Amino acid sequence: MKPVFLYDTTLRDGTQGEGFQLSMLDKLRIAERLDRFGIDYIEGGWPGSNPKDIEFFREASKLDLKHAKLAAFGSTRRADLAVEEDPQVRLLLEASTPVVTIFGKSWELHVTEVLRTTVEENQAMIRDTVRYLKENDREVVYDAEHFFDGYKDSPEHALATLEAAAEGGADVLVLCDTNGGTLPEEVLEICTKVKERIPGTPFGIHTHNDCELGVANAVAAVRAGGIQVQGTVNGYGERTGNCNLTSVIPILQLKMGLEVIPALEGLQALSYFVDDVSNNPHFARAPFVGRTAFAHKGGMHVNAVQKLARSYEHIEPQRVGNSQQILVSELSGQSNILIKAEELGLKLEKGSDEAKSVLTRVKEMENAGYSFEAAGGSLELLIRRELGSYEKPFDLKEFHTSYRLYRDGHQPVCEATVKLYVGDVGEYTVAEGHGVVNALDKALRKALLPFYPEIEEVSLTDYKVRIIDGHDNTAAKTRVLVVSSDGEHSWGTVGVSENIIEASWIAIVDSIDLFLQRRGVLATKSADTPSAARA
Ligand SMILES: CC(=O)SCCNC(=O)CCNC(=O)[C@H](O)C(C)(C)COP(=O)(O)OP(=O)(O)OC[C@H]1O[C@@H](n2cnc3c(N)ncnc32)[C@H](O)[C@@H]1OP(=O)(O)O
Ligand SMILES: CC(=O)C(=O)O
Repeated sequence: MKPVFLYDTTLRDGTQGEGFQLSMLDKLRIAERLDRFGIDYIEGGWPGSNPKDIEFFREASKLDLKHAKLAAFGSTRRADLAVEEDPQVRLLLEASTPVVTIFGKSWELHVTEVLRTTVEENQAMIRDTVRYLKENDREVVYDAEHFFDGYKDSPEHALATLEAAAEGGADVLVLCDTNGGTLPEEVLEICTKVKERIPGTPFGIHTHNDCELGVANAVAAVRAGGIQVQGTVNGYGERTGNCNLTSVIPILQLKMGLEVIPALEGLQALSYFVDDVSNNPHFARAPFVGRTAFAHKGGMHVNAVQKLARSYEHIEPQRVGNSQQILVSELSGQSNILIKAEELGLKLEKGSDEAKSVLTRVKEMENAGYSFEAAGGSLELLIRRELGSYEKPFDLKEFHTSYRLYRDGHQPVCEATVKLYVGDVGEYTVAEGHGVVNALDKALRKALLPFYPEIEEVSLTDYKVRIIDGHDNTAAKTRVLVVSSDGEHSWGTVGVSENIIEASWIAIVDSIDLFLQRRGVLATKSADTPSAARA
C-alpha cells in the first residue's frame, strides 16, 4: 500500500480561488492529466452546487482513468432533514463516483452560529450522512472543516465530531485547516492526539495557505502519521490558496523518501498545463517547478554550480522536470559569460581579454539601464563583437517617425522613414504602421528586404517597456525588451534610451542583426550587394 495517498482538489477547492475558472471541458482535460501523472484521488466538483459540476461527473464517467478514483464533494445533510430527503446528498449519489467526500462542522462556533443547530444534531448530521453513503457502497472521505480551530476551542467537541464520522464508517478523517492559521507544531501535536483517540480510522490533511504554511502543515500531518494529503496544483484555491501539490509532492518523495508518484519528472509539465488551461500566468518563483527555481545569477554561485551543481541546488532539477539556468547581469563573474558563450557555441577563454571585456561591458551597460537577463540576443551580439565574429549588416543614416491626428475624422497615421546603406547601396523607405514603433519596424524591413530576404521569417512576438528611474539628476530612461522568433527559435534583445522610439529602434535592430549573424548571410551579401541591379 502507498504510504501516503495524493488527493487533488484543484477542480473543486482550486476553483474557489479568484481568477481560477474552468469550463467543463477544462476540468475533463485536467482530470485526465492528473490521472496520467499518478494522482490517487481527483475531486471533480460539487454536484449540489451547479449544473456544470453535474455534467462534469456525467462526462467524467466516460473517461478511461487508469489510476485515479473520482470523488464528488458535498456537505452533510442539512439540520432537521432526513438524509434520504436531502437533495444535495441525492446529487452526490447521482454523480456515481466511487468516492464521495463530505465536509462537516468541527468547531462549535460554526455549529451554533452558522448552522444554528445543536451540537447533538450536528453529530447526527455527520454520522447519518457518512453511514448513508457507506450503505450506498461509496468510499467516504470525511473532511472535518475547521478541525484545528475547533480543537483549540474545545478538544472534546472537535474529537466527538470525528468519532461521529468514524461511527458512520468513514474511510478516512481529513483534518482541515480551513482558515489556514495553524502552525506546524500545532498540527503535529493535534494530529498525534487524533491518532491516539481514534486509532481505528486513518487520518488525512487538508490545509490552506493563509500563513504560507499550507505545505509545512501538510508535511507535519504526514510526520504524525497522516495517510492522505489534499491539495491543488500550483496552490490555487480560496483566498491565498491551498496546500500546493507541486511543492508537497516532491517534498514527500525526495525529502521524506515516500514513494507517492511514479514519474515525478512530469511535475513541471503538469504545473504549466494547469496554468495554461486556466489561462493563468506561470509563477516563475514557484519552488521546484518555477522557471527560476534553479536559475543562478550571482557570479560566485555560477562559478560553484559549474564545478558542482549541488553546491547551490537542493535537488537535481531534472527530477521534477526542471532545468538549471544561468543568468547574465551586473552580478556576473566571468563564469556566467563563459557558460552563456558555450551555450551559444562561441569560444571564450577564462581570463582572456575578450572575456574580461564582455564582462566589463555588461556591467557598464546594466549600469546604464540595460538588462541582459531576458535579452540573450543582445548578449550574443556583444560577445560576437568582442570575438571579432561580427559583421555589420548595414549603416543607418537616419530615421524619422511621425504621428498625425486629423480633425476631420480621418484615421490617425503613424509613419516612419528609414535611410540606410548596405555596403555602398543606399535605401530610403517609408512605411505606415499601427503605431510608430510598428511603422519603424516595417520601414526597416522594407529597406533591408532586397538585400536580406531571409528577414521575412522574423516576427516580433513580444514588446515590453519599462521606465527606469533617473538618478544623479539624469532623466528617466526607457528600457524596451523585444522578443523575436523565426518560427523555430526565439530570442530577446534590449534597447535603452531617454526616448522610447530610440530604445525600441535599438532593440529591433539588435533582433534583425542577430538573426543575420546567425544565418551567416552577411559575408556573401557584402560581396554580392544588388547595387548594379538597383542603381
Ligand atoms: C470549507 C469549504 O471549502 S466548504 C465548500 C464551500 N464551497 C462552496 O460554498 C461552493 C459551492 N456552494 C454553492 O454552490 C452554494 O453555497 C450551495 C448550492 C451549496 C448552497 O446554496 P444555498 O442553499 O443558497 O445556501 P447558502 O450558500 O446561502 O448557505 C449555505 C447553507 O448551507 C448550510 N451549511 C453550511 N455547512 C453545512 C454543512 N456542513 N452541512 C449542512 N449544511 C451546511 C448553512 O447553514 C447555510 O444554510 P442556512 O442559511 O439555512 O443556515
Ligand atoms: C473542506 C475544505 O475545503 C476546508 O475545510 O477547507
